Amino acid sequence: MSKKPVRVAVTGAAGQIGYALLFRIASGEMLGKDQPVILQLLEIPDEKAQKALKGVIMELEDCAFPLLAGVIPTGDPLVAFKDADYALLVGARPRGPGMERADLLAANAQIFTAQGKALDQVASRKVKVLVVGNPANTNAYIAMKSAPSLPRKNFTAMLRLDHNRAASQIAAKTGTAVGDIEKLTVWGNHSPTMYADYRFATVGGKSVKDLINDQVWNADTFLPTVGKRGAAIIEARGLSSAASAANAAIDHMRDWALGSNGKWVTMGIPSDGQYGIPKDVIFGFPVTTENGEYKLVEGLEIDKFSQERIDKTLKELQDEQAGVAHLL
Ligand SMILES: NC(=O)C1=CN([C@@H]2O[C@H](COP(=O)(O)OP(=O)(O)OC[C@H]3O[C@@H](n4cnc5c(N)ncnc54)[C@H](O)[C@@H]3O)[C@@H](O)[C@H]2O)C=CC1
Ligand SMILES: O=C([O-])CC(=O)C(=O)O
Repeated sequence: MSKKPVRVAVTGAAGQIGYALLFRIASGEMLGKDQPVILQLLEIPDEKAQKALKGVIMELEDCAFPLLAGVIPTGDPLVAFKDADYALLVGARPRGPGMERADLLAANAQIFTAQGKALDQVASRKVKVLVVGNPANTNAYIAMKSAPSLPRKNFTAMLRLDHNRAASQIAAKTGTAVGDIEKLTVWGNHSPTMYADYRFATVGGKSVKDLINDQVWNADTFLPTVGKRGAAIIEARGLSSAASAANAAIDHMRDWALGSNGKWVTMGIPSDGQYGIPKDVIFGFPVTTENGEYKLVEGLEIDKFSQERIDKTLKELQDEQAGVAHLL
């Protein structure tokens, strides 16, 4: 017997990430090839955005996806999040050349307060929320704080693009296949302060750190390349990453929903105090996922270099939190 459809809310559905994301969700790449979905698509209640959304829906219809059990376009968060099982909060203003993601804080904080409240009111109590819109960690924090009746653990931010970028750089450096890299993680904020950490990583069972054996490359090439990749893409494309961001969102949600089979993945999750990160800070951590739950990988040794990096990205997150405290 076929499964009951689940409700997937996507905000910013007519934007560039939305365009790279919806078709993959509807084809079953996110929740499985046997899981029907109802897409609940939020765009700003503006004529141009709603018209663009209609166009995207026409294309969804023209794909004749067997798993697409319904599409609900709306300009109202209370409609978009009604009984939502999954919510991908993509809609926000993206940055342009010369801006840092933190510059978007004020512009986007109000969106995530309103959407957190709407999720609180109408979403499934089990809703899995992924915040993609930047600054993603702090926006997830705002949404979580605005939704006090939902479990904190339901709110996550996207660090998976950073994780995937790091894996790709390591595969190129070591001449190995990206799919063979395991136990990689990215600590902290989705910003240039993030700390992509390959000290525990393996490829084909061998230590990545030993294979690379070059701390200067780590500090001076690898970390800046991964940390500034988003800016490099804006510089090259004139627009921020969209297909790779949508791909990372699919990876994040798929692993959360269907399990990572023991593999480490990186998710931005609310801290419970592990690794000295204060409670509630939405921080990139290594996790494994199983049965719809994520579990933090605990007990990893943090050396001096790593601690300095973690302190730096934590400080940035705490400064961002202080900047939005008056809104919460
Ligand atoms: N966490 C990550 O790794 C990444 C995050 N991003 C972020 O994702 C966000 C979206 O990027 P793009 O799709 O490229 O931008 P875009 O500008 O192409 O699309 C954003 C869409 O959101 C809509 N929107 C704005 N406010 C909204 C609201 N309150 N409710 C519903 N929809 C709303 C806009 O009308 C627009 O259609 C940006 O904040 C960007 O910085 C982008 C890449 C990676
Ligand atoms: O850099 C940006 O503004 C978009 C983004 O978050 C990324 O590509 O990592």
